[in-house]
Amino acid sequence: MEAAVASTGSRLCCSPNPIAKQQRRRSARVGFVSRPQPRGVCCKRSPHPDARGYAPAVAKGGDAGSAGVERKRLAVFVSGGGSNFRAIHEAALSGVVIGDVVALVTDKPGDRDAFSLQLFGFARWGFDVVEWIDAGCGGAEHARDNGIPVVVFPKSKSAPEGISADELLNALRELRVDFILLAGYLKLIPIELVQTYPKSILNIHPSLLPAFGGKGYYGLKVHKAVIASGARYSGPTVHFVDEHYDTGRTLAQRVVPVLPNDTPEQLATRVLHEEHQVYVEAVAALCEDRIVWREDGVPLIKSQTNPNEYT
Ligand SMILES: Nc1nc2c(c(=O)[nH]1)N[C@@H](CN(C=O)c1ccc(C(=O)N[C@@H](CCC(=O)O)C(=O)O)cc1)CN2
Ligand SMILES: NCC(=O)N[C@@H]1O[C@H](COP(=O)([O-])[O-])[C@@H](O)[C@H]1O
Repeated sequence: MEAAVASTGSRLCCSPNPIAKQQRRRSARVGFVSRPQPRGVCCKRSPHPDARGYAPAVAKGGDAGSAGVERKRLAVFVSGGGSNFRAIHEAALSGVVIGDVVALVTDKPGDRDAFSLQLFGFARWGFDVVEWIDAGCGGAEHARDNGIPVVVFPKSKSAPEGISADELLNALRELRVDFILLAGYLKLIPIELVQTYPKSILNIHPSLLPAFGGKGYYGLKVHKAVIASGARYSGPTVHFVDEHYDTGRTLAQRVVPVLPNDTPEQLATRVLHEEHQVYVEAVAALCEDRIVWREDGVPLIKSQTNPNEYT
């Protein structure tokens, strides 16, 4: 669908690419054993009695959001504390985001030393669920506490239970994931995933890209570089993901001041506060199909209230 935006005269088209989605749906019939849990997926027995194997309780608004928009299925990728993941999950549960988080993907399922494997009488009762009680990455912990499947990707020495890129693609197809949201995930997303989910993978980065982005720029390293540069402003960037670190199209940004005596931790806290808001706004727009692509390839967010207003 295309529409002209009077102010710029550019032509716009909507995303995501429906053809790719159709392809994904066709391939969704590709078999994927969901019982017993696929390798690399570990679920805590959900505290929610009505929670199914992988679909957490649907937020209010039932199967379709109040606006009649089909609820989108989201996979969030995390490596650390997971505060952006929690902000997105809470927005989905409250109805701000017309979507459901159906998987948490992490390269850091937990510090294996902190793991205490709890076998609840499996030999006697034949249960096949293993409960991991761990002090793992904050995102994985929140996911387990909320009955969201945790998928470990990629496989590594510290996460031998991890799965391959192909297995991850199968898991995402089986879970009928529409969008992938990177939220403090520190590994390069492989090109197979980028190509399977065109215009459907977002990332949040804690600087005003293209400044202070790319390999080596993550976490406090970003804020240290910003302060050392003498920049007077910083802020988060939400962007679409391509095959390289932080070079995808910018979708949204927020600006915060860099104060003369800022420590990296103080700047990180100021930026993170804005991240939680701008990422939720961007994900809400993505789930409501309010992302439009300008003729020059720049994605814009159509206002929820004024269809002629874009940011
Ligand atoms: N294909 C893509 N994958 C990822 C992107 C992306 O834009 N395209 N964004 C990153 C997130 N990110 C910045 O926003 C980022 C994360 C990590 C690194 C980095 O240098 N990582 C180190 C490894 C760190 C670790 O394992 O602890 C490295 O690769 O050497 C840079 C930017 C997520 N993936
Ligand atoms: N380059 C990637 C990067 O540095 N991402 C950053 O990691 C933090 C994760 O926090 P969270 O786990 O609390 O959401 C966030 O500040 C995010 O922008």
